[in-house]
Amino acid sequence: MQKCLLDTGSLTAHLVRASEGDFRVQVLAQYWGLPTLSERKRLGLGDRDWGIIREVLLICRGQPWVYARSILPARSLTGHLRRLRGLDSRPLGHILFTDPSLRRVPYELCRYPMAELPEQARININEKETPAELWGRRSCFLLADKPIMVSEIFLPAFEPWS
Ligand SMILES: C=C(O[C@@H]1C=C(C(=O)O)C=C[C@H]1O)C(=O)O
Repeated sequence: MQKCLLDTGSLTAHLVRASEGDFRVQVLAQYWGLPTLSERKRLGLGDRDWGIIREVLLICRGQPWVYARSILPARSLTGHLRRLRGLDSRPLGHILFTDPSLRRVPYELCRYPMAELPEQARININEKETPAELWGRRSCFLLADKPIMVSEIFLPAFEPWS
């Protein structure tokens, strides 16, 4: 699991391979909002800096493997990053990892309480057979020095790759 958690490549690319192409992004919510204080501090945003908040499930072979919450600050959505505004069920990773200016800030890891996942991320999970906490990670991407943040929680169905 550590290898997967600390991998700096595209998680989408790994999941497409692991699921032999049976992969899709289910958008749970995507809206303009105020990131949490913790997110704003990490992104260097002020108390009134809104952005697009994107919450998705990454579905492999019909099972949710990852719940992801991404913060796309308004001030980062300029220039060619404007296309992030219209992102639907295309994976964010496809856009991020084709940008030559991409840099990634080191991860923060956490143990994330299952009970705090959105309801839609807990469907089909038998809470009696799964750990009370899951591995989570978040990092900031810098694209032309403009920050966005991606947080990912690895759900019980996730199969670590070797
Ligand atoms: C950053 C990536 O994009 C993935 C795709 C996401 C999306 O479409 O919202 C969110 C989290 C990521 O796991 C990646 O592929 O590594």
